[in-house]
This record gives sequence, C-alpha cells and structure tokens, in this order.
Amino acid sequence: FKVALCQLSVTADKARNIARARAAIESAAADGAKLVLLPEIWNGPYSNDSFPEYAEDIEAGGDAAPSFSMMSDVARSLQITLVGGSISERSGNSLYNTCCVFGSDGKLKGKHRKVHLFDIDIPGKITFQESKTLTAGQDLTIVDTDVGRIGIGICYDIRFQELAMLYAARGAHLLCYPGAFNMTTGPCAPARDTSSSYVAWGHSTLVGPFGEVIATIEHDEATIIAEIDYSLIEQRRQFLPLRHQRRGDLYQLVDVQ
Ligand SMILES: NC(=O)CC(=O)C(=O)O
Repeated sequence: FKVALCQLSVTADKARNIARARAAIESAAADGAKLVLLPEIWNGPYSNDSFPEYAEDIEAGGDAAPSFSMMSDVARSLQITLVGGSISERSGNSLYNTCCVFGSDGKLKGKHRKVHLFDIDIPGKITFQESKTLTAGQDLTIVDTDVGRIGIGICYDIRFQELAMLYAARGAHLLCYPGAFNMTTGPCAPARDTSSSYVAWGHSTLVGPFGEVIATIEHDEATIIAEIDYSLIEQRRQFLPLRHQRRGDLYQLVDVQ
C-alpha cells in the first residue's frame, strides 16, 4: 500500500497550520495513500514558550482540540489511517508531546506521549529542555490498524534503540517516528524555516527492512508518497536470521511493561 509522509511548513498561525495539514492529507489520499503521517509539533512552533499556548485537551475534544478534531474528521472522511505527528497535549496540570493515531473510521486508536524528552545542551549550537514545560509519557505504544501493527515514537525517542527492538519483538510491521530534528543534531522533521527560533532539518524519510531508503526529501514543504511491502520483512529475517542467533546467554532485552 502507499504511505505518505507530509513534511509541513509550520508557522505561528494555528488555524493556518491546521488548514494546511488537512490539505496535505487530502492531497496524499487523493494520490492513493492509505497511511498518512504528519511531523512532530505541526500545529505551532516547536518551543517551550509555545507548547502551553498551542496545547489541546484531547479528552475534551471539540473546540478544546481543533487539531485533534480535524485529524479525526479527515481520517474518517477519507477512510485512511493517520499517524498524526504530534501536538502538545494538556491533561490536568501536565503537558505532553503526544502523537494520536486514528483509524479509517476516525476513531482514536492509540496515543503516544513522548517518553524521552529532548533535553540537550551543545555549547555554542543548541540548548533545548523539553522538560521545562513537558512531562514524559510512561508507556510504549503499539497500534493495530488497517495497515498493520505500528510502533510509535516521537523524534528523540528514535535514539533509544531498545524501544525499536521491543516494538519489533511485539510484532510491529512499521515504526513511525514523527520528528522535528534540527540543524545541529540531525535528520527528519517538518519543513525548514530559517527565521524560526528552532530551525528544523526536514529530510523526512521512509526506510525499508534492509535499512534501505525507500524515499526521502530535502527540507522544503513537500509530501513523500511511496509503496511499502511488508512481505520484505520476512525475507529480510530469513536472509539474516538474527532473531535465532541472539546470544541470550550473554545479553537480554527485558520488556518491563
Ligand atoms: N527534537 C527532538 O526531539 C530530537 C532531536 O532533534 C534530535 O536530534 O534527537
């Protein structure tokens, strides 16, 4: 089936960001995509000042959550599976960086709250402390959808390979990491805006089970549409039978949930 990665340009105008995301999803579905992905924090700027301002109460829905409502509505009307990048989510007194996954009926199938907050300090380059405003999620997220079993992480989560290994062990066909990587630390993000306080890298990428890049783009606003074929996963596992060759007597991956 066809998958679409929408690399959106993000501005401070939330209504415009929502309209633009909807248009990108509609265009991807018109081109045959059955699974559509958005980037990390696509409804407003990626900054600690903005997270509280753009946050939505997903549980309340409706007017309290216009980005969430748009995603649910568009997934239902186009009958696609939507991995909704991420938005900041308000829940009680806490804020989370949250990815919502919608089924082709528009229902929320799963919600991932970023588990590894992006707290870094690279002198002279970039300092970012998500933990100033955000709370880390406590759960791994695997979602069963019309287009297979999907493991979700958000941006910095990709750097902790145990997550990916656990998702694979739990039978995930596809791992989705909506990202807002930056010019210092690396690839995969919304479109680049050099006037923004946080300059995103762009380069959204779809990778196959041999580690091969199926499709990628530069840093402008654009959408990748490419076919993925899950049957290649089994072929890869036959060719490289790592699962049976692991040295459990020397090391173990422990699933604590
Ligand atoms: N924005 C993130 O969560 C992570 C990031 O940019 C990185 O390089 O890692």
